[in-house]
Amino acid sequence: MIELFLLLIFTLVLCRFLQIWLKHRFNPIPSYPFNIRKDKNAEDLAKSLEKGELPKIFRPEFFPFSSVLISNFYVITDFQFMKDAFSRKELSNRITSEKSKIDAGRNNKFYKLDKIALEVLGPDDQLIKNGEQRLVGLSDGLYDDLHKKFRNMWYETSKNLAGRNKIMEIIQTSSESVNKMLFERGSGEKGMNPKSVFVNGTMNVITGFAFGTVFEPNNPTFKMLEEQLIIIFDDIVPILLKKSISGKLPLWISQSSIYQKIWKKKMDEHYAAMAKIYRFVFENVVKHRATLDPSNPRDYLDMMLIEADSEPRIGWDSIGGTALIIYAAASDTLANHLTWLCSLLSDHSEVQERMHAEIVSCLESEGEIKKEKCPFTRSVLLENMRLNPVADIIPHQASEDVLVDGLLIKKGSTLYASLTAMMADPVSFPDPSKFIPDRFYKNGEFLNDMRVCSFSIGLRNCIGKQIAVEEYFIFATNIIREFRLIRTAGNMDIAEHVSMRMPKLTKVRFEKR
Ligand code: HEM
Repeated sequence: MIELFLLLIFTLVLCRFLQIWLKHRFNPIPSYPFNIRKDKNAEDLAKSLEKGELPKIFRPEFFPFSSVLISNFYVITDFQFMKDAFSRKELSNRITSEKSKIDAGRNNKFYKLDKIALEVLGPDDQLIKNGEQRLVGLSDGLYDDLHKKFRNMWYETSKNLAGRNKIMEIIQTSSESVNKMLFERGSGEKGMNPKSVFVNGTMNVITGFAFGTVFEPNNPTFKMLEEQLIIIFDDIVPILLKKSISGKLPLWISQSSIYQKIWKKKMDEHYAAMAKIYRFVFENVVKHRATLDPSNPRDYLDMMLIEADSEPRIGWDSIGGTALIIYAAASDTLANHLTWLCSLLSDHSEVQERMHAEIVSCLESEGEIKKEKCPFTRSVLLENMRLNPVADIIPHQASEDVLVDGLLIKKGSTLYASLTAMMADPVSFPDPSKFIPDRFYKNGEFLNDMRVCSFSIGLRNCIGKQIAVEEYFIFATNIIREFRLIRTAGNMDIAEHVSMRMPKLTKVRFEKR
């Protein structure tokens, strides 16, 4: 009897394996190796592109048989495919499921984020009354009416601040402080890695936009934020992985103490950093409420607080999570682009001189640095973004079955687009591994190319794109105008990292002109 029972179990397990294998074997979307480490990933993709053998969409083999185990995770490497896919609302969701929400709720409680909210905001605050919403915010959740509200509030804030010329003022002030720090810390013989200065500058811009404050570089609160963000960034991949896996496992596994213990170390670090950032955000909520004028919102936080008064789906964790993601998205990305730019230009003094001549001539004729008068400089900046991409797409999740380019993407699938592959494609960009400063400069004009898609594309693209483009131009032109960049250490090698493509070691001397 027992033998029969065991035979039955064995047959069932075998049938299940056979079923998975057949599904894998005859899946119309091929599997293909994909290294999670950014340095190796860039190298491998470049080789495959050169040989013309990289599939435009595939199931990644992160490790042997990973595409069998994680069967509905896809990597897109083709620009047109990504454009078609991400113009669909069904493919513009962040990873979200009831199970991942339950896990988020557990973490909020376990790491006492709910207590911090209550302690700082008090029981009568509307955000506390609206309660915990779990994975609802600017960069979380479905592409639905609420997400559109978050995006519209962003555009309204930009319009308001732009109307008062405030954004440019914030960026200019931060740029001046960046140049001051580069001179103080990086004009000596040894030079410096300018990344931390750029993180400081980019964080300042976003603090101005979201909270209406521009900090002095050595402000202790500002330093605390910077330190916590570094921790958040270093842990981002395991955290996203946990979110994704917990959303798929049965609750009795994902909520078990053994499963939680596996992630504990990373979670402890991450949530300790989150708790400090949330406290800063809630203290700002209290300050903002004290002087809030609903007819005249001053910044993004004001906008969200006004909306939350009539929108019960915006709770304390929606505001905390949104602030956190804005900081994370706005600081390291652009800081890395600027670091790559300084590293690249320090190997090309002739390009620096051409940019400098264009900038100075514009200043003499126009009294200020205008984008339309600096076509060569813009070409170099775009070429740096193409050659040295820093981020890929934050994974998107399918909320329905969708056909893209004849391929069925099933409900629940996860899509990740490799911007690194798209911007190294020799069909779009001949000689892709070469730095060609004139690539986007023809007959004295700057020619934009949407295939340089660092900010992604479609309904869920980078909402900070306009701010980032302005910041990138203003920070870069002010640096080139004031300094000669000389390499003192390192090269253009990529660091071992799993979420960001950043320079391994680079030191540049910022010599005052
Ligand atoms: C050069 C700098 C930047 C790069 C390369 C970059 C890139 C990206 C990418 C690739 C995404 C994912 C889009 C997708 O999933 O389809 C994204 C999302 C996002 N970015 Fe940026 N970004 C930059 C700067 C900024 C800045 C300065 C801000 C804020 C001022 C910002 C705010 C955001 C936010 C809030 C999201 C999430 C949007 C959503 O889920 O709807 N980013 N960014």
